[in-house]
Amino acid sequence: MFVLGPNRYGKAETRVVRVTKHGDAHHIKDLNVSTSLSGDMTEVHLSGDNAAILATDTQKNTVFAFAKKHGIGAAEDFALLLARHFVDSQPTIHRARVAIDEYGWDRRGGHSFARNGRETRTCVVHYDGEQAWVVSGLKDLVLLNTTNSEFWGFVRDEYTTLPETRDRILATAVTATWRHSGTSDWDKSYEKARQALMAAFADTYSLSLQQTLYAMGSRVLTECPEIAEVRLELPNKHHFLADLSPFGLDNDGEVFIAADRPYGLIEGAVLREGAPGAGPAWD
Ligand SMILES: O=c1[nH]c(=O)c2[nH]c(=O)[nH]c2[nH]1
Repeated sequence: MFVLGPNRYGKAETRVVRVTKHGDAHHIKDLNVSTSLSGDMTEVHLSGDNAAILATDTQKNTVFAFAKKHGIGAAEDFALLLARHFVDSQPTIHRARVAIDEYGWDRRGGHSFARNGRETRTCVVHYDGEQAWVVSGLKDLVLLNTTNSEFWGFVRDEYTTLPETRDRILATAVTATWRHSGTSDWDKSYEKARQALMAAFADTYSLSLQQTLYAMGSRVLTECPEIAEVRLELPNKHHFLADLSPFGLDNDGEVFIAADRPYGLIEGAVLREGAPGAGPAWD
């Protein structure tokens, strides 16, 4: 005998671009929306009875229809709107997860835009018919310090070759997610958290990327009382000193090889003491 385990289904990566036109002044929102629903899906899997299914095609259509009907403000608000709609309108759907990546555009004129080179803003919303959980974040925020980074005092066993260093480049591409303890001004909260991450990276005299990670997470919690927990994934984008001695040249920390892979991957969470439980926020 077998039993059906946890399952969910939805439409991944619906790319929706919403243009709002106020005369000649146009505004643009560019999202990648993934919806995922779960509920009474036992018969669907066991007997092929599809009566409980809100088709993934319908989920995709809803994204476009809501973009027209309601407009798009903060990604978190659009995600909450969709999640509540799917659960509240369908008796067979009990839980919704809506994840959104947002790409930024810089204005070049009234109706002209250039895709900006900034990080991607992210959010994931869960709704179970009663409560909503909101996780916001960013990915591909590339940061680099040319000094104020050391790495020494680590274990040396028979396989260790890494020399200790008192001065190195520290570089990473930040993936950060943060869990809100309630509703918020999502745009304001995002800018504060983003600034906190960058400021802590720049200000921390680093003895390891792990220490920098904790400083970054702590700074977000200090600056943003509405945030309960921060999770960080920090690839250590190694920069190795190039050996220029074959050319009779010295290299006192001026020319580096930017290595691609492998890379160190430092991951960790920083939580506010006594923060409310995460529920399904991270699922
Ligand atoms: O900041 C670092 N943390 C590590 O754990 C580590 N390991 C390594 O090889 N280099 C580094 N750098």
